[in-house]
Amino acid sequence: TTQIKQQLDRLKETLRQYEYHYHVLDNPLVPDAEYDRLMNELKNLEWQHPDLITTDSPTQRVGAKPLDGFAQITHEIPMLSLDNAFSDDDLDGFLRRIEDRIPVKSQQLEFCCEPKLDGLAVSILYVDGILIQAATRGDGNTGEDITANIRTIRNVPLKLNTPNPPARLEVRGEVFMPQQGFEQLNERALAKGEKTFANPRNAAAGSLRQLDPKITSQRPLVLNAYSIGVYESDDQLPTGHFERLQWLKSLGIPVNSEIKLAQGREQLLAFYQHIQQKRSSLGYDIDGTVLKVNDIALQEQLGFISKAPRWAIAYKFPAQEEMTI
Ligand SMILES: NC(=O)n1nc(-c2ccco2)nc1N
Repeated sequence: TTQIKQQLDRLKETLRQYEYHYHVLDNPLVPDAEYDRLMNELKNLEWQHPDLITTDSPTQRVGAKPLDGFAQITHEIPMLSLDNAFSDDDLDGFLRRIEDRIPVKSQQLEFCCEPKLDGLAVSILYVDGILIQAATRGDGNTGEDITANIRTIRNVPLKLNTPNPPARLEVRGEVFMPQQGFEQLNERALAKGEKTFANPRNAAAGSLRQLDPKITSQRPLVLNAYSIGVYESDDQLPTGHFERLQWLKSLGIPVNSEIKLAQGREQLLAFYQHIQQKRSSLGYDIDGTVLKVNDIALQEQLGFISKAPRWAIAYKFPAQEEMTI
């Protein structure tokens, strides 16, 4: 059966490359029909040789049976919330607090600037490059085991795109539902007399809390990674947060394309205004920006204020009048 194993490995690797180019690089290698054809070829071959099916196969996204409940998972590193800024003065206070603690003028400081995605924070653990477990943020220390549901999200890789993966890598990010998918979901729910969701964030949360992964699998969820938790490897990580996110992307982890490096107060404000102007055309909900000191060593020197990091601030937009549906 080494012949069959080689054929299976080739099919799985090809499908993984197609998924990486489509979902992470936003640059499909083949038309959807070709992807579907190859996926069916793999499904048929695995059907003939069920003993050769591996958990990291692209066919293994949707779990068989619904769960009775969610197990609890304790985060090895707490998942903390962010301190908020609502004005330029608040931002200046954030910059001043940084300058009070490290001998660097904020004008010289590099920041990793990110849109603040309005979804659900999750943690995904890869062991030797294989997706092993996933959890919600929960209260920051313990969350719910949503591994089966996370596996159904099409842009979440089941296997990292590298020949030598880290022993352990915990990816942290936001799972959200794009606006178009949210509207279509509510239309279908209305047509079927089912309950509708008030907003995409609630829809994402409800979809991740489904006990039946087959239902989650039909929901248009998207992951965007924004930080690394546990990391164990012979190789060192890059020393900058932005560079770490680009490294995650090279491993097949989706990272938001609006993320930029900026230096000093003016460039931070320019990023905030740039994203605010783009907000209505992004196609997914955001509620501000997240501005992080880029240098990891400086982040560690700055540490956290009780729950929130001293090295990051969520600069939020003014509340939008909520659409009443
Ligand atoms: N929600 C969101 O988009 N976040 N949240 C963080 C975060 C939370 C704690 C550290 O970083 N970063 C981004 N882009």
